Formats: sequence, C-alpha cells, structure tokens
Amino acid sequence: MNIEIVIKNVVWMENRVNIIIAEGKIVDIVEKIDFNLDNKKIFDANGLILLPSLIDAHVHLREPGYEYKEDIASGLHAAAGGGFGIVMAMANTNPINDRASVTEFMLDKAKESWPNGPRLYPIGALTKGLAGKEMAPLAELAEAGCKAFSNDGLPVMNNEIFRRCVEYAWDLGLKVIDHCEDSFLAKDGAINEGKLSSFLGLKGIPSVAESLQVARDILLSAYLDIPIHLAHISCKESVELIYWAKQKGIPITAETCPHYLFLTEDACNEYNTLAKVNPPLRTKQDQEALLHALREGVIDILVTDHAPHADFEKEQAFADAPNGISGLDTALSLSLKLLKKGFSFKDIIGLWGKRPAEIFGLEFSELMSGQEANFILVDLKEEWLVNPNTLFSKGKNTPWLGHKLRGRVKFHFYKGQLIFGEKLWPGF
Ligand SMILES: NC(=O)N[C@@H](CC(=O)O)C(=O)O
Ligand SMILES: [Zn+2]
Repeated sequence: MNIEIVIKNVVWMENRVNIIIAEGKIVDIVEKIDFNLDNKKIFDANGLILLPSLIDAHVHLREPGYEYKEDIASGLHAAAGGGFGIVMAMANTNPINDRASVTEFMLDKAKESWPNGPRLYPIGALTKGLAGKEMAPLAELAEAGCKAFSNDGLPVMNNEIFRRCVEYAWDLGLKVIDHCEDSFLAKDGAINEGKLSSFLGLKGIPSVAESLQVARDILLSAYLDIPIHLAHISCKESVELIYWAKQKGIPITAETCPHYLFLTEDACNEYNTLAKVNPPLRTKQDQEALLHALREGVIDILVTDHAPHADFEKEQAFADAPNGISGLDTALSLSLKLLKKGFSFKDIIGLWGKRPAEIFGLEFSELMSGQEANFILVDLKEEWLVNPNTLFSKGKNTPWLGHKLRGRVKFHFYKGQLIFGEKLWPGF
C-alpha cells in the first residue's frame, strides 16, 4: 500500500502516536516512524486528541421544507464540525419523509453538498403524514435508504397501529425509534409539570406522559420479542422502567441527550425559550437518574435531537415558541464534561459511536489498521464562546448561547479526506 498521509503527534488513549493513512484507510497507528517520509503529506497535530468520527442517531435537518431553520448542507457542516461522520435525520420535514422520493431527495442533497461525508441516513416516517393513523410505505422507504422509522415529534397513540408498524419494520430488518409521549397528557404543555410550571403560569408536561408510553413500548417489545428504541428519555420513571426491562432481557434500547444531563427545568426561568424542548428539561433528580443510567448502560446512547429553529420563532412568547435545541455544534464539548463524572474516552466513543452503530446496523470505524480513516482531532483545552458566529448550524437556538464551553474539533477526516478543519490544513 502506498502511504499517502502521515499525521504526527496525536494523542490516543494517553499515548503520543502517529497515524499512517493510505487509500482512505488507516494503515497503522505507531509510536515511532521508521520509514522514509519523502513524498508523503505530513502533518503535525501537536498533541491534539484522536477520537473516531462519531454518530448522531437523532437530528432534524429540516430540508425539504424548512430550509430557513437549517438545510442539509448547513446541517452536515455542523455535523462535520461537531465531530459527527454519520447523522440520522428525522422525518418531520415538509413534505414529510413518508415516501421514497423524499428520502432520495435528502440523499441526493447530502451527496451534492458533502460528497466525501459526513454521511446522512434518513429515518423514514412510521405513519403516513406522521398522523399516527396509517402505516407509511415502510418497504419503499427502506429500499430508498432509510435506516430506521420514527414518528418523532408526534407519538402514535393507537397501540394496534403502533404494533403493526413495529412488526412490519422488523420484518424489513429495521428498528422503530419511538417518541414516547401520551399526547393527551402532554397536550398544550410547554415545560415540565411542577412548581416551576405553576410559578410561570405555563401548562406543564408531566413526566408520566413519557413513562406511560415507555411502559407500553417495553410491554409490546416483550410480547412481540422485537426491539424498540426509545427516543430522548428525560425522566427518572422512564429510567426505572428501562432498567426493569433490561433485567428481564426485553430488547429495549434507549437514548438521552446532553441537555437532559446538564440542564434542569430551571433553565426555562424568565421564560427562556432557548431551553424549551420536547420532552421538557426536568428536575435535578431526573438529571441524576439519567447520568447514573448512562453510566450503567441502562441508557445505551447519546444523541443530540438537534432541532434548529429560527430566531424569530424562538423570540415568541414561551407558550408559542417551538420546541427544540440546536445541538450538533455543542454536543462533543458537553460530552467531554462527562470525563469529570466517571466516564472514560472509551465510554464516550461507545455512547456516540460503537453503540449507535450496533443498534442501527451502521458502519463504525475503530481506530486501528485496516479501518476507514474516519476520525477527529480535538483540542481538549480550547475554550470557545457559544455565539451565532461560532455555531455552524443555522439554528442558533441553544441555551448555551453566551456561555463558554471547553473542547473543540479542529480537524475531521472521513475516508482519509479532510472534511473539516480550520482553514484547511496546508496541502489539502
Ligand atoms: N425535540 C424537539 O423539541 N423538537 C423537535 C420535534 C419534537 O420532538 O417535538 C423538532 O423537530 O423541532
Ligand atoms: Zn427529535
């Protein structure tokens, strides 16, 4: 193999190493370079941390239909800069991704705007128009390239329809990602139900609106013996149910998001619409239960639920502003905070890479010879101010706006190509 690129001085699991790349693959990761470097592209990473390119299994990229919030090109830019080589995009676009033509359109747009990656995998609508009444043409969507199905944003309340969808999806070898919410209990809610919702005079969303549906999914999954993946888990009761299910060997998997780990409902004080999200931010007890569950593997993965919205939408009154937090740009910096909470780099790679790949049957390149050269180089010490200029997403709606975060992706290689890097590395 003809060595093309040598990246010197990267830190991998506390060792200083050099990465050797050829034909888009990692040839070797070595401590010493014992070959001639003539005619190779050589870069000095100066001690940046090496991590594999990550996976975000739950984003909203808004195209087609809401390109003013985000489009596939800008969303993939935010993904590349956030450290994600693969994103799975939800179906609540306009038109909704409930037919092959929309899936194909999304895939074409991704290829056109970012031919070398990051890679977009669409998630097909579970029901037509996300209306929860009739199954979407799941086989057609799978064939077009959808990697999972979900009614994200709009729960399927009818258990018979939901059951048939889960069975049909599984026959196609794909999983259902369920947005667990009882739409009657959650109706018109804007914030977690509790003291703060009363204080602010806002209709609350009780945690039982989520946990009831988590219980339904667990019981269905057990009865059918078919896996179901639970989206953005936000509360303690859900964690307890998932723990019970896993003890019983029920094939449930679950995700949560950085905002549920690092914020509570208090972030909504003073009617801060940037912290308005569905499911809502909850209490300290919920936050602790989620962290514990993540550490113990009760919750399997982290996702951003990247939900970009325009400023004018978030500037409305709290009750009227849309739900959602823009998350691709900040996810890695926030996740690095977990290193101080008993998590290792290996855990972070599991939560944002290995595990989502296993759950959804996606490719994931480990950092070892023979694997695709998909990796990021991260400056752990860099402090950056979250502001509209430092976010690559069009969605500037993050509760961390104006805050400093630590840790930033400096370079992102995908299949041996530099897809993100400050002013592109000389020579690329
Ligand atoms: N998670 C969110 O807060 N928002 C999602 C949809 C949704 O799940 O309500 C969005 O598409 O904006
Ligand atoms: Zn979502």
